[in-house]
Amino acid sequence: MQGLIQVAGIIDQDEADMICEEGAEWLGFALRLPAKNEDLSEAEAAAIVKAIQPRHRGVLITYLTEAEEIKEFCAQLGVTAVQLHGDVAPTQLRQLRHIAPELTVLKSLVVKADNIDELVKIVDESAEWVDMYITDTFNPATGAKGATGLVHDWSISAELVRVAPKPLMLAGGLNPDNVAAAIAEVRPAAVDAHTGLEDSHGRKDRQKVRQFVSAARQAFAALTERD
Ligand SMILES: O=C(O)c1ccccc1N[C@@H]1O[C@H](COP(=O)(O)O)[C@@H](O)[C@H]1O
Repeated sequence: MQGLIQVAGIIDQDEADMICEEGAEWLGFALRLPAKNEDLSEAEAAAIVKAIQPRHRGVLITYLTEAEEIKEFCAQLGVTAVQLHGDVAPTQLRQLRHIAPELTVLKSLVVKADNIDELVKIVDESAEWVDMYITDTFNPATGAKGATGLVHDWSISAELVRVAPKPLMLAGGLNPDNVAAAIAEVRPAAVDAHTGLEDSHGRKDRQKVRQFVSAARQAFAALTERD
């Protein structure tokens, strides 16, 4: 999973095709969210996932917290990876691994100003049943935990990369202009962006996706050269 690029918040087939053409590997579909209008229907997401070619992968981004429901929804959509943004209990993560061992599970770590100890505890309690972590930014003004367009203190994500026994995807306010610096500082296995790749109409902009993928690829390559 080293050097992986995800683009989240897929809206329709054209956008999915464009993102694959520009070289991002994983496409994130945000569904069953508590307080956000969804970008597309579940049936539309399933149809796009079905058309994704094997080099790429559809990922469900959701706030669901119950293992059975997560498994069923992933099967309905046809995805083999899920990004869990809710407060999922370790018992549910264990149960999910038990009932859906084929599913790649990403657990979000929502970074606030002063919660590194809490995040390390979540890692300690969940690592056995998680394949990858994703750090994202909390917005104290709205309470939002994802797609905030805000960066967080990258030194916190860098510390989580050091302590977590599983790979980490960095997200939160990434865009073509800051992704290289973010990769150099945090040394994540993967990066993910949503709002930083949008145009003024809320659709992903091809040039921004292209520049983001290019900058991220170069920064990941530089990490390998330095090692
Ligand atoms: O993508 C969404 O719509 C979404 C909704 C709810 C929770 C998480 C969501 N996406 C994740 O948020 C990160 C960061 O977004 P941004 O780049 O700061 O806009 C995004 O990468 C998704 O993984």
